[in-house]
Amino acid sequence: MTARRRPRWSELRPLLQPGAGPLGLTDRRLARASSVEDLRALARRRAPRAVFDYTDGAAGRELALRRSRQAYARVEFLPRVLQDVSSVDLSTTILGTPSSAPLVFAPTGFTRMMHTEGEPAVARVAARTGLPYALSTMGTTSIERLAAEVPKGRRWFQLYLWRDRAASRDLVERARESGYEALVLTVDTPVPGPRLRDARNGLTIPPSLTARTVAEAVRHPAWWVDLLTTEPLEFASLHRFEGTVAELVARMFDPSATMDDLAWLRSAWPGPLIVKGVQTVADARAVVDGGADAIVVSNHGGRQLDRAPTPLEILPEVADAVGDRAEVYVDGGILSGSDVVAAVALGARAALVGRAYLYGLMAGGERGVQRAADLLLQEAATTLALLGVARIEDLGRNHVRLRPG
Ligand SMILES: Cc1cc2nc3c(=O)[nH]c(=O)nc-3n(C[C@H](O)[C@H](O)[C@H](O)COP(=O)(O)O)c2cc1C
Ligand SMILES: CCCCC(=O)C(=O)O
Repeated sequence: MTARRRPRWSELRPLLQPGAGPLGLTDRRLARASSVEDLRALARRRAPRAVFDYTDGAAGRELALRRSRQAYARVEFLPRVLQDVSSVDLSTTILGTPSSAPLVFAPTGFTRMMHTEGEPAVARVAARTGLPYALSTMGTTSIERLAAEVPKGRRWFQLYLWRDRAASRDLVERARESGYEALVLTVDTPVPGPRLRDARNGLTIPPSLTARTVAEAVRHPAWWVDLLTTEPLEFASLHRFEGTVAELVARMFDPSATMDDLAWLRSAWPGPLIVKGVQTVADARAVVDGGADAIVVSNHGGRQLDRAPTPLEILPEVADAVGDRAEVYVDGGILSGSDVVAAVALGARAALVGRAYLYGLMAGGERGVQRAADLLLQEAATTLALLGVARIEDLGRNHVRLRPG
């Protein structure tokens, strides 16, 4: 006779979570979401304020984030008619490898704080959908575990340079051993950006038990049940940490990094190297000279330097300057498939999205991420058809014009 196994808390999660599981409420809500903004509204209801604000928020007065979004509103499409768009093809190549669309899931820190399904859920959706996914140094699933849980698909690893270079070297080595395809070096975070919402909310990693968080628990039971029935947060790279995000960055990240570190990384990493956080033409040239195979024109979703350049606005110049030597990607403020099409028309080989999939994750775990991906891809396909372009590879600057700012 086999001993009766006691159920693990995590197995009870579907029963305890209002919305998920038997009632299928989450599924119905997700299906009714007709845009990423709808997913954001669901996320706001489900997640405690500090977690939602960490995700949704940006630095300072959030001017850079607002401008990054508004830039997409300035893009006007110039459709051609009678072009046979009976079938529309979003497929392209990214780093020379086929991708189902010009879209990448950006690296995001502490993803299991948004929903305990976390990084593996996002990576599974990316693999199923045929898109690359970048695990962050600040991810809450280890390099090895993600590779084991989601062996299929394109996995990239995003590196922050630690003060402790030996530890950074170790991360690079682990990513290589676990079969990660590309390394993404993020260069826009020498010091913590001033995230005012986090300071006001008293956000700590992991969230600590205070009068305020207990009050939030009562108002957001699904999120707390989720958190309490899962394993403790694990870090892609850190073993233990408790404190604010700003403290973590100040303590661990190396503000003295230079182009020499890029040269070091270029020699240490044999695969494709992507530099993320490039914000001027001069830097685009410098990092491509330094060996980058691709760059992400990015202001970190407005989360670092407020008043940073607006990625979509500098994209055409950067693509003109280095596009023949490196792939140029863009991110920041992309919330729809139509935004993705605008980015490609203005010179991006691919667009990265962060919050768009995190809103889905917060709203409903893996199914929410899938809903976000489906929405983005459907919207991109519809936009392309209405533009009279059957293949995204044929999209160009002749299909857009910019309204005055
Ligand atoms: C919650 C959150 C966490 C992030 N963490 C990281 C990170 O660990 N490493 C990194 O390079 N970028 C990080 N980013 C920036 C994203 O990779 C990406 O540049 C940004 O989200 C793009 O803007 P969008 O959210 O408007 O799509 C983070 C963004 C968010 C929203
Ligand atoms: C700043 C380091 C934490 C993760 C991150 O990059 C972000 O919150 O934007």
